[in-house]
Amino acid sequence: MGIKRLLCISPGGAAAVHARCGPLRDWDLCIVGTLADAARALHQQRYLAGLLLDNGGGNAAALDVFFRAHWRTRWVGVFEAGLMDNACWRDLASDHLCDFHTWPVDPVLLNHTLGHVHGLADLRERSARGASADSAHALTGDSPSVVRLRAQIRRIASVGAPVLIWGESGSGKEVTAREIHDHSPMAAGPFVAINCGAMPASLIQTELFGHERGAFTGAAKEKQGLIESANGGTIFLDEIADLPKELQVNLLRFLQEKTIYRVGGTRSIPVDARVIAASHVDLQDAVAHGAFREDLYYRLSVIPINVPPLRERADDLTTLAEHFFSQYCNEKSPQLKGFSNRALHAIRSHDWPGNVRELINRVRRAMVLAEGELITPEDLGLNHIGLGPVTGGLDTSRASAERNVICACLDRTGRNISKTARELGISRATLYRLLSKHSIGVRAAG
Ligand SMILES: Nc1ncnc2c1ncn2[C@@H]1O[C@H](COP(=O)(O)OP(=O)(O)OP(=O)(O)O)[C@@H](O)[C@H]1O
Repeated sequence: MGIKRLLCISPGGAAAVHARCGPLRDWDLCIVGTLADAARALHQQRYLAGLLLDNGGGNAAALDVFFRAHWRTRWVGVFEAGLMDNACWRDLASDHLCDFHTWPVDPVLLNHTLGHVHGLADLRERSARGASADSAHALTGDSPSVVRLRAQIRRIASVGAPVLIWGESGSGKEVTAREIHDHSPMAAGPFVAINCGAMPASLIQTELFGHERGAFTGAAKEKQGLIESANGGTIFLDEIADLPKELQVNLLRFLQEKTIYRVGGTRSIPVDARVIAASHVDLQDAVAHGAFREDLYYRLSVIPINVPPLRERADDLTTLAEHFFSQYCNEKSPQLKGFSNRALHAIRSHDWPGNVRELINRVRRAMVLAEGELITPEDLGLNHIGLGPVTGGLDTSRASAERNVICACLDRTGRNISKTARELGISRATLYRLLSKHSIGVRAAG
């Protein structure tokens, strides 16, 4: 295992770390005494995990600001036991920490927690970045169904048989096909994706199979078709149910004989390409209704794969949202740091009928629209979510609406008290009273 770097914020310096936490031998430690030094260290070096040792003199508001700015690092805290009786510190811990211990700390348990947090952070980061240069196309996620899907992909990648991928629109069928290609012996060859539904019927035959010179008026030159251009690689036929029936027979011939005929041609051209087809409609239904050839269906579905809809991968939502946040970070304003807890809650509560594509669109839109430091449910267009059924009468609903409006405004203003009070049209004193009433933690000065 490589070096595990740990940033340790200890107001008592290195001596306090060694005296109170025991040996942290597994770690390449950087010990700093103040949040300003910690920020400098994080500016120079990426730390997956951080440890905050609070000796009772910490400022929750300053820590809140610091953690918001450095949310990519996963934090563990050690506090005085009584601190969690205070709502501000409870909010701070639940908003920003992966785990916390109380003094006196058990060094074995602390090492165990740090190892766990670092390991998970490493996994998340690798998964979020796709762990490779082609992360933009990688199948991100670690929910049980995606782990299963990935294992299935690895198993079938080495077999040359046709694959039929079924899944709702935007769920990741093309990403799955690419992963199969990338792990197959044909990985060095081309991956040619064709959307059968997007091509005009009049063009689809020449696009797929090419044509010889003089095949029809205007065919001044011979043209290689897309299937031919996939020679040595993989051909991905998306929305296969939309392939006109008269062309289904040509595709069947290609699958059986591994050769094609260009339009207007008489010579058979050998093409060595793996075929992966995908559909969001049930092809067996299409067969039953006579819209799809049964023999072609059986040829294509030698290995069937199912890509689960996003709503069945709840565990992936946060990972995917953060993955797309990183992927499109050049489109955001510099002050935007990530997602508010309310936004993550809204993401987890939405049904995602448009699947991953909808998530990408909402995250990108939010990154452009967000005015504060954190993305809000409003930025995502998911502000209707989380209100839930009215359960506690008018007073409870009013209080909950009041809390939601204040939280949204705090997110927008980067938790700045003066700005928030101004936007809400109330005095700072009233805002402080409401913050305390709703147990909302923020920095004290603004
Ligand atoms: N697990 C995933 N990790 C990262 N990105 C993903 C994942 N699943 C889907 N995407 C992204 O979501 C978008 C839609 O995915 P994809 O095109 O593979 O869906 P599809 O099921 O083929 O959609 P359609 O049925 O509309 O053709 C793409 O931008 C893709 O990169």
